[in-house]
Amino acid sequence: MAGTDIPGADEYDVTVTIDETEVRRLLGVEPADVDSADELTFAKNVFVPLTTACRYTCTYCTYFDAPGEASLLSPEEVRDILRTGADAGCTEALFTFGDDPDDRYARIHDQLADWGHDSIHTYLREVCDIALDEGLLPHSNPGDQTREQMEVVADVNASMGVMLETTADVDAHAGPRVKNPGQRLATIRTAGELGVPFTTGILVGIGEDWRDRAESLLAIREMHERYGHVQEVIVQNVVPNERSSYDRPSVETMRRVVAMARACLPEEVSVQVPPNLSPTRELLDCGVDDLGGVSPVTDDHINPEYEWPALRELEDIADEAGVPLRERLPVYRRYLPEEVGGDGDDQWVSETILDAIGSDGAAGNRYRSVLST
Ligand SMILES: O=c1nc2n(C[C@H](O)[C@H](O)[C@H](O)CO)c3cc(O)ccc3cc-2c(=O)[nH]1
Ligand SMILES: C[C@H]1O[C@@H](n2cnc3c(N)ncnc32)[C@H](O)[C@@H]1O
Ligand code: MET
Ligand code: SF4
Repeated sequence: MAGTDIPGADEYDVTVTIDETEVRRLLGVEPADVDSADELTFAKNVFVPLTTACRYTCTYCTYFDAPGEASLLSPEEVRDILRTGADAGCTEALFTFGDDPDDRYARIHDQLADWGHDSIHTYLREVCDIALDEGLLPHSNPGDQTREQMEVVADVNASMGVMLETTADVDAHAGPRVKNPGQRLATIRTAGELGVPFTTGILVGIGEDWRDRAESLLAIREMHERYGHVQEVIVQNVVPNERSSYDRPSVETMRRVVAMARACLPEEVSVQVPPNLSPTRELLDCGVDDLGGVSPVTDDHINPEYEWPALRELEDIADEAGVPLRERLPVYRRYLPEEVGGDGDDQWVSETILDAIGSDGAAGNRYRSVLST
């Protein structure tokens, strides 16, 4: 079957060839069919919600605010948050915020103009520089990006991300301004073309069916086969919040989807579940090997009702699974050269990021000590 079945694929000129035999194989995968990981990794991050303005209105999301309510964190506010994170030993500055926030929100546009910017991306570049200056490696997920937008920020990020969510046409993305699977795949493809180490994933329980899950994972795999840039795939279960009442997928469902992800993706691509949202302990034997970014200092601003577990709890989780817990950077080792402690061959990250990791002083020492464990 051709990828033209994916909504928006034609419009964004994305070709994904979904192999029917592979779909069927994945639909038959059981947790017992996959191996458990031999370690569990996580990153320590500080979450910087640059703005709650967003061009979309996903029905599962409690993050976005209406025009009029949303504003932009100032460079000073951003620096304060980052400093708290650096002081707490974080290595990652997570910039995740509404998709194209300057699109419909006059106030965001005005704030950007006041600070000398004509787009959110040039502002994002400025705050990524602040993060590097404060001793943190940026990982930005600004939602969908054009090639021009991503080019503005690629060299000041250690890695970037966007959730595919799903290749299906679901009601959760219905309405006048919606996420479009073709556009999201185009964003993932752009990252590959630009050589940006990338995080993506699927959101489970938003109206997609089993076949959609298999197709979504296969589409991600195809992008990775083409470019080699997918470092991890998040298998995230939807959670209810004050705005929406989506049912959490059952533990049994999550066990099967995680196993399906593991059986679909090549070994080097990590399978991540968020420990604040998922029934993590019950997923560990289904191939999970990463717990994502966990923050000792900030909330998960996207799902603020769900607190981050403490480091102690992550250790318990790993103990229970009988595997070591290892801290990692926001960029995986295989994308970093040996000279800074990675095990990669090709040049993936920019000189700016390499210089930060290789630098003298507290931040560089901290990055290299994380890399060497
Ligand atoms: O705290 C969160 N971190 C989220 N992260 C952060 C992620 O756990 C880490 O930043 C990466 O593992 C890199 O270390 C995302 C990153 C992406 O690139 C794409 C999606 C997400 C989703 C979340 C999320 O919902 N909450
Ligand atoms: C950053 C990511 O957070 C996820 N996201 C947004 N809202 C929810 C929710 N209610 N439950 C779980 N994940 C959610 C989306 O997958 C988005 O891409
Ligand atoms: N708005 C972006 C997206 O949905 C970033 C994460 S959600 C706050 O992809
Ligand atoms: S999930 Fe992201 S894109 Fe969707 S409404 Fe929330 S902030 Fe916007």
